[in-house]
Amino acid sequence: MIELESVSKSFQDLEALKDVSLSVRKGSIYGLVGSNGAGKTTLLKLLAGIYKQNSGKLTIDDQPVFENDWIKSRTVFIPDLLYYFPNFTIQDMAHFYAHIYPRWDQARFEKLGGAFNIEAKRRVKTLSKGMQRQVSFWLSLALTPDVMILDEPLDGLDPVMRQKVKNLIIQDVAEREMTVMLSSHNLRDLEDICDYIGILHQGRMLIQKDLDALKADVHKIQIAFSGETPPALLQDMPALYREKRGSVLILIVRGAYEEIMKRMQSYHPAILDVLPLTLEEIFIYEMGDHGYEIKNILA
Ligand SMILES: Nc1ncnc2c1ncn2[C@@H]1O[C@H](COP(=O)(O)OP(=O)(O)OP(=O)(O)O)[C@@H](O)[C@H]1O
Repeated sequence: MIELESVSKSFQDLEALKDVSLSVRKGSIYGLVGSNGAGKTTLLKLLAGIYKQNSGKLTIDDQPVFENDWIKSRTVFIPDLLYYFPNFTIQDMAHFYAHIYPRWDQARFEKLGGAFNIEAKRRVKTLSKGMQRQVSFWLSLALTPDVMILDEPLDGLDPVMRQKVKNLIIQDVAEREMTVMLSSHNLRDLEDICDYIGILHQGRMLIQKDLDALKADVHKIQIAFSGETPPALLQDMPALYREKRGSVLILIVRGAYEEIMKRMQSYHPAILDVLPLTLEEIFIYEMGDHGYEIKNILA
């Protein structure tokens, strides 16, 4: 379990993180989204024990993170800029990690080789950017971490490999209850793997949501009547967003599906459709509700 309570971090007079609180349940995936300079890397480096917060509390499994060897032995951080030793082959890196990490699993490393399809005797620095990122996952997953902290993890991977890496992460989350915190600029990348999403903006957490609850809770409704739209409907159904396209009224509303359908049908519409919302749409409406334009924040 990852917990942050009112965490702030400054660099000289620049406040990179301001009063951020969040918690990530064991065995779940938290996606951190935000524009350049929002504070994502700073937050991830705090979690990796690279930086120390100026104030607030930051724990993994109830233990303070900074300079904690026990947490370090169970945590993997893949930064956005990868570092490998000059001239080291993948095999050399594997030997290096096997000596440092008590949880290195050689059999797992060899098995994972099949998923990545890169020869272990190749020198890492001679591999392409995307291949080097694949190697970072190959080595990291062989460490059988309890916690994975990933900064822009899918950057540089081709679409097939993106999916493969997502699947490998999900498998470890499901089978071993690994906890993952990752960052991205792209909500769509996170949509199919995250349990929670948090949006950071200028060092502050603007909004965080449990995705299952969110998806179950927000609906897009298309409704049309043979005559006028009953005025009572609009009062009855407070909408996050409302638009009229010809005779069709589009409403984004919060609430349980059955309840919404029941209330809508009581007005006897000629057409009634409930459409699925993408994560991006949900956040556009949610953030609009908070007075923010998402395109200004995730641009
Ligand atoms: N070591 C540092 N020294 C001084 N300022 C820093 C340092 N690291 C980060 N910052 C500043 O803190 C702020 C947040 O940076 P951070 O790297 O956390 O953002 P980010 O959300 O990861 O951005 P990006 O999407 O561009 O990677 C920025 O203004 C950045 O310049």
